[in-house]
Amino acid sequence: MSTAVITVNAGSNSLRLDLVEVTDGREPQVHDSHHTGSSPTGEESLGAFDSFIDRHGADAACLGHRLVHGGELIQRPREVDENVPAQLRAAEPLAPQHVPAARQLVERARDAYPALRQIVCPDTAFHTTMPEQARAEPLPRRWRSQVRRFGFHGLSYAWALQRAAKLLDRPAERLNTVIAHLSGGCSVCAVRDGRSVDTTMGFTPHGGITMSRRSGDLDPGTLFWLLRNSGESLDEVEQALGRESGLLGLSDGLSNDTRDLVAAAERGDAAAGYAIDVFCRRTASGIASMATNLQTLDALVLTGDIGWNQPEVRSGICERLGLLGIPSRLSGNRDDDGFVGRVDGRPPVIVIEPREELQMAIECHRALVGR
Ligand SMILES: Nc1ncnc2c1ncn2[C@@H]1O[C@H](COP(=O)(O)OP(=O)(O)O)[C@@H](O)[C@H]1O
Ligand SMILES: CC(=O)OP(=O)(O)O
Ligand SMILES: [Mg+2]
Repeated sequence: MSTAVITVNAGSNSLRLDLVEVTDGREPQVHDSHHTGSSPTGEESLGAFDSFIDRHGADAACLGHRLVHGGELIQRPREVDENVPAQLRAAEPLAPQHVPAARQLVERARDAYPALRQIVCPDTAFHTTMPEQARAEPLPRRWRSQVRRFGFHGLSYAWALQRAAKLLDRPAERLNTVIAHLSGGCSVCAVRDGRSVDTTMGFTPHGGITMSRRSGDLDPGTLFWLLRNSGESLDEVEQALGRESGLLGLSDGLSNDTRDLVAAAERGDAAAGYAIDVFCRRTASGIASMATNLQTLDALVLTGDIGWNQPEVRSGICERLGLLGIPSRLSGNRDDDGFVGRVDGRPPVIVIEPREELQMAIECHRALVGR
């Protein structure tokens, strides 16, 4: 049984479109891809979206959308019906850089191609296995039912987990691992017996470890201080923490991309070196904190664009994790998923290429065939 899926990944800075074929018992195959380097609802991306569907819509069983935040209402892959747009609207305030774009694309496809089925695949679904204590924020009861930890990057984690299980030759259900997804957005997840039990990014995509443009966790007093004393409005503060912080802010505006920062640091640029250092330190701290959820660590798994293709950052992270037994001498980039650090008797370090589109297509296939 085989299903062709057009996958749509509306990121904060780009739109990725892929045509993926999923066949039972085989690796999913990508037949066509298009990646825009601009806003997913800008003119370029919308044009690319329409022409991709024009080209492939007739062959595809459905459109599969990555949904960064499903809120309380969408917690597993779900076929778009007349209720879904309103449910997406309800989730928008929880991820305003991501969900509005996904909703606009869902509505655009519904209006232009009413016969094409659509499925939204929430990133938050992977974390519905987190225990109540990991979901809780230490707040008064009146807020706790709404302000709780959801977790993100679930499509990436689900893919990386299956790949790591194959490489370790163990069933995923028996794996105890920490996975770091390091890309535009960054987070770390603790996986016990193949299930998410904790993660660093909780209520919204602003939280957790330092990201390419987002600050990640701050002392909450920082927000009050900024709002009272910075002279900037709430919207300006939100914009600065969401788009001008992280690697970009730490490098004084030089770049949000570790490839530029590593090159600049090698040329002696102090701000670039400093940004990379803070990033590695915060990521290592997130990994160590997630490891407290586990009794044993079968592997440290690194994924996302940075985890996959930035060896200097991988080394900067792993050299801080000696206490967990993580090897500090790592090999460079690989062409395929596999080991970059392996010392007998210690948890190996594995890199996995991020393939959210393949995971999305697999989830759509399962939803359509009723599994
Ligand atoms: N080493 C790297 N390789 C690729 N992208 C990187 C790297 N370091 C930082 N980035 C940033 O990550 C972003 C890609 O992450 P992604 O989450 O896919 O983007 P989006 O926010 O559009 O979803 C790019 O905008 C890029 O600037
Ligand atoms: C949730 C999140 O951070 O997503 P992205 O990495 O696509 O920005
Ligand atoms: Mg992304």
